[in-house]
Parts: sequence; structure tokens; C-alpha cells
Amino acid sequence: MAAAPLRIGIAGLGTVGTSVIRMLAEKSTELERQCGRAITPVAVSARNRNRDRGIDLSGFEWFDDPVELAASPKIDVFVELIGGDNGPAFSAVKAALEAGKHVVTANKALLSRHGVELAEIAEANGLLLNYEAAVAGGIPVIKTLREALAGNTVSRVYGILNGTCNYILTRMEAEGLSFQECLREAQRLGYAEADPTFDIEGHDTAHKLSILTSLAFGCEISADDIYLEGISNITPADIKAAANLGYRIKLLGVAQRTESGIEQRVHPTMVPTSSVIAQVHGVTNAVAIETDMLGELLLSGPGAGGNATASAVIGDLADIAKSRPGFQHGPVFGRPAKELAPYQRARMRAHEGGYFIRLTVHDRLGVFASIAKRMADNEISLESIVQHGDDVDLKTVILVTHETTELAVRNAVEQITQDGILADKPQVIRIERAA
Ligand SMILES: NC(=O)C1=CN([C@@H]2O[C@H](COP(=O)(O)OP(=O)(O)OC[C@H]3O[C@@H](n4cnc5c(N)ncnc54)[C@H](O)[C@@H]3O)[C@@H](O)[C@H]2O)C=CC1
Ligand SMILES: N[C@@H](CC=O)C(=O)O
Ligand code: NA
Repeated sequence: MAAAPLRIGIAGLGTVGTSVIRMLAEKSTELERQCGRAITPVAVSARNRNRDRGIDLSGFEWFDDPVELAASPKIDVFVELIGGDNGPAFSAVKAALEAGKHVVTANKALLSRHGVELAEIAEANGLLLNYEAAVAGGIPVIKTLREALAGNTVSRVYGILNGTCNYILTRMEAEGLSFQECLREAQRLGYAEADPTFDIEGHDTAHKLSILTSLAFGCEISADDIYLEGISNITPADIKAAANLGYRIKLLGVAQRTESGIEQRVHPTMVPTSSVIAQVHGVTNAVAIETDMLGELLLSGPGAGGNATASAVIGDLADIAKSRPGFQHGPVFGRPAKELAPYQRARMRAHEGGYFIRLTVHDRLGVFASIAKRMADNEISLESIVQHGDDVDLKTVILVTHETTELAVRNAVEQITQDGILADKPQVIRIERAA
């Protein structure tokens, strides 16, 4: 006798929700063959019942309230595709787990804030809380860290985790388009968050990084302990200067074990143009994982967009469809939520690396020498210092440092600012030579 279909309720019918419904219909035969049972959407919830989404919703029961859908006896699995770290997404996921439903979510903001609490409920009730779509879209990085790398000791995990930012930086560099133009296009293509500030100011990357950190290092999720800088201050002049020096600018999320704790940082980063990560273009994401047994593993693929994200959601649903009642599921974040170690933060000031510093200065005698002196005072060794500009009053000075500390660079830039020689805000971009 064929197993009963897995009945799913989907809340959120935007870019991802509509793609999931479309793909489940298109792939239903193949999925049933693979899972031994059908995966059948039976009910949906969204804000606007009458909006034309290009899909037929007539066969599904409609719920105005996603929390009511989450707890409905008519579903086995609740799929949360609303977004947001609080509000209806949180209430609905919690209600689903408390009502004994498995959950699939693409919501990294939610997991970053409430992941451990929700994992405790899921684990106490023997339920699956699956979230492959939440980090790096279609790339199976959650499964890789949680399952395939069991036993490995991770020393560093880093990558390009936001499709919108990588799309913007790629098109600005390749086609000379404006930041705003590229952002609008990323929104049109369904890559950006409902509030794109989350993308361009780095919050989305931080949410994803915090989840990877927990999986990689077995610690609690701590999104508030991430050094954060977005890409909104990156100018065409920075992109051009980087290219002239043999670098490309990417928004990276980096988590690494250091002597004083775990360093988590998100910021625009200059990577060598010849590096693999520099070849990751457009909406593509990449995640590098360094471990004792494996060396470096690099995963890359589509990080945003309806179909790529639906692929991860459907993979999670298939895992639930294949699981059997009574089977003890693995922990949500790789080890039981109650046993995750407290997060121990490494100080950003102790971070060591190379730095690109762009200064706009008044063209006065001695300016160049005074900048070089401030660098020397802070024991910063320079790889290069170059002055550009045809303007009679203003010049651009570009410095590239050898490995130094964040503290030394902050002190030097602060002193240069106090010297009163700058005509504009200084620009500092970290360099990751080993990316
Ligand atoms: N768009 C993408 O490429 C990716 C998105 N995600 C995540 O997937 C989730 C959904 O993203 P998108 O589909 O892009 O968002 P969207 O903004 O296109 O769709 C959100 C949907 O949620 C519905 N909604 C909002 N408030 C609601 C409420 N109170 N009750 C019921 N429905 C409500 C809206 O009506 C809309 O249908 C978010 O958590 C996002 O971060 C994850 C990976 C990629
Ligand atoms: N807004 C996000 C969507 C996927 O997580 C991105 O651009 O990467
Ligand atoms: Na993923």
C-alpha cells in the first residue's frame, strides 16, 4: 500500500513561496518516486488573497492567519516563507513545532535570533526543523557542515553569502552601472530582501554567517557579536583602485577560530583577482570551509532567486517525506541545542590582515610625508603608497599595508584625521590575501 502523502502548509507566497508551489507541481512524479510518498501542498497563507501570482491557488485551503495554518490538524509540515525575525514568522514556526509539525524555513533572520530556542522545541518533540534555503540559497551547505563533515574540526568558514551584494558589485565593476541601478535590478529579479537595507548593510550576510558559525564550531548562535560593514559606502573609485592593484571587492562573511575566541566579521573585502573567490560573479554565492581532515572545501552555486531557493526547500521537504515516525532525528545545529557551547567572541581590534586605505587630501607640502610617518608610528609596514590626481587642490593617496592589526590601522587613520589634512572621509577596506 502506498504511504500517505505528506501534507504541507505554506505561509508566504512571494518569490520563494510561489516557486516552491510551482516546482512541487512540476516535480511531483519524480519526488513521489524518490520519497516513496507524495509531497502535497494542501493549504496556504499570505497577506493578500487576491493578488495575481501566476499560480493556481484554487486547490488549497486559504488561511488569513499563518499561526492558525501552522497548528492546523490538516497539515504534517509547516513551510515558513514569510521572512522577518519576529512577528508572524516566529509565532507561526513556534506554534507549528508545539503542535507537533515538522518545519521547513528559508528565514535566516528568524534562525539567527531564535534558532536555538526553536531547535530546543523541535528536539524535545522529535521533530525536524530544516533550513537549507536559509544560507547560500541552493548550495547544500547546511547538510555539508552538519552531516558530511561529521568528525572534522573546522578552523575557518568564509564566503560570499549574499546574492544581491555580489550581483551589485559584479555589475558595477563589469558594466560601470550605478549602485542604485544594480540594486533595483536585483530587487526586480527577486534576489533582495523585502527591506534591501538588510542586504546592502550586511545584516543578511551576518544572519547567515551566525548560523554557519554555530554549525562549524558547535556554539550558540550570536548574530549580535559580528563585526559588520555593508557595501553602501563602496564607490566606483574603490572598485577601480582595487582592480589597478590586482584585487576585486567582495562582501565576505568570515568566521574563524583564534586564540582568544571565534572571530566573526562581515565587510567588503579585497581579494586577489586571480583567487577562486574573485571569480564568483553575480547572484552566485560561494562558501569555503577549512578543516583538519579535508583542507579546504569550496562550494559555489546560486545564492538567491525563486528556483534556486525552492530547490533547497524541496530538498528539506524530501528529507521529511523519507523520515519515519519514531525515528530519532539528528540535532538541528549538529549537536543538541542544549549542549551548544556559549559563544566566545574574539576582539575585532586584534584582527590581523592587509589593508587598503584611500585618503583624499589637501595638496599641501609635507602631507605625503606626514601620512607615511603616522603609519610608521603605528608600526604599519607598507606594501605601497601612491598619490594620484590632477586637481590643483586635492589629491588621492592610496596605501596598501602588509599584515598588520586592526587596532594599528584604526589608530593611524584616527591620527591622520586629527592632523587636519583630509578633505573627505577616509576609506578603509580589508584585504584577504589567502582567500
Ligand atoms: N528571495 C530569495 O532569493 C531568498 C529568500 N529567502 C528567504 O525566504 C523568505 C521569503 O522571501 P521572499 O519570497 O523573497 O519574500 P517576499 O517578500 O517575496 O514574500 C513574502 C511573502 O510573505 C507574505 N507575508 C508577509 N506577512 C505575512 C503575514 N503576516 N501572514 C502571511 N503571509 C505574510 C507576503 O504576503 C509574501 O507573500 C524570507 O525569509 C527570505 O529571507 C531565502 C533565500 C533566498
Ligand atoms: N536577499 C538574499 C536572498 C537569499 O538569501 C540574497 O540576496 O542573498
Ligand atoms: Na543552502
